Amino acid sequence: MYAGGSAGTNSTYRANRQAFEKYGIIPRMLVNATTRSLETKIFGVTHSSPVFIAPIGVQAIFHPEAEINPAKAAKALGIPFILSTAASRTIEEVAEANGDGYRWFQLYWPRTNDVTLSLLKRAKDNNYKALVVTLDTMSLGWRPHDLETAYIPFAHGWGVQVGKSDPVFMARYGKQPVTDEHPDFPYNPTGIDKGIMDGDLKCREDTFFGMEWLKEANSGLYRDWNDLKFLRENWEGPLVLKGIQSVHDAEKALEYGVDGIIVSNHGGRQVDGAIPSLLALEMIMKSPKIKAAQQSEKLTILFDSGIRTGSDIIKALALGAQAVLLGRPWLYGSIVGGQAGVEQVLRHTLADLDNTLGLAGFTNLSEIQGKGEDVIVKLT
Ligand SMILES: Cc1cc2nc3c(=O)[nH]c(=O)nc-3n(C[C@H](O)[C@H](O)[C@H](O)COP(=O)(O)O)c2cc1C
Repeated sequence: MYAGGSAGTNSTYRANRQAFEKYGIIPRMLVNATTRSLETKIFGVTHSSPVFIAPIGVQAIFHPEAEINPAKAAKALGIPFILSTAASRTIEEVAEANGDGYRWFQLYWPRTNDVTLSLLKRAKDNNYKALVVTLDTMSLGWRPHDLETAYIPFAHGWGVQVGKSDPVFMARYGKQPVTDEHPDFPYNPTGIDKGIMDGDLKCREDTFFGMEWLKEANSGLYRDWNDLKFLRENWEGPLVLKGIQSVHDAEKALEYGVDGIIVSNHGGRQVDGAIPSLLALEMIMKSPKIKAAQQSEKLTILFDSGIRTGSDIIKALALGAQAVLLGRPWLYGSIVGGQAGVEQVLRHTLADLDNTLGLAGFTNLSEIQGKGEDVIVKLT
């Protein structure tokens, strides 16, 4: 439920999928597509495909090996991996599992600058090459599935391991236990959870129930564009904003000097009724400023929310994305089959992409990326 559920009536989740069905690929015949390449260059690094592993937190609730599964699978298949701040393993453990694989770190921006700086340092020291700042999750979305079951994994002590293992955090709050066996832990089926179920807004906004250490370990504050300067000044590598859904914000991102954006609505888990992510991509790519910035390599554009098949990837690329993040599909692979399950989902996705690309008469991604109506058409 926690993985599959989205905000509200799942309307945005469904819209994400339906948006792909509103486009059709136009296949070309008598093209020799025997030799094909899925190679993709992002921030100067060439990858064997345009697929990244999306950051997904709290994986210990799904599989005992948690984030280790996708980290190892990513390394085995040469796929870039993005680690969430809401992970249930530490930055260091996951880096070790990912070895000399290629990885990024996704930041849920802590409340204080010293903890933030410490996370950035740990990410850099452990070879996470880019920083992805997720902007759409300053509190959790209104998710009826989780409200009905009164389920917030963080309130059980899961998904706060990156924060809790931080030396600056530890110096301030002391070592905190990994599970909900803490004597002060607020989890109580008839108390706090009832507050959540009753829609107690104070309780939801203050997700961590007044426990300062828990808030610091993993909790967002509303920020503004000027706050980004702090990250820009303190992170040398590429800075990428995740959760962009409007032309306005994409152009602002450019103005504030970020290197990339991920057009995403968090798989429909945050704003119920938000527009499908593919439509957001289409709107953003109509901006001449964004298009020019992409062409001059000033701004890199990635996409997620709803990617399930090879043809979905072709459509997102044709609309202007340079790479995509795969989310729930690999998580389901991990739940069912651990590392092997993640690998199988990734292999199938790439094989489907490669096969569909060839059958549609293309040999490499430069023939489709940003090519719009040469490749796809909107169905009426
Ligand atoms: C269970 C779950 C946990 C997630 N956790 C995070 C997270 O910690 N950080 C983040 O930036 N995005 C998180 N996401 C969003 C994904 O990165 C991605 O945007 C989303 O899964 C895309 O939608 P799709 O999986 O339906 O294609 C999470 C998504 C799911 C399903």
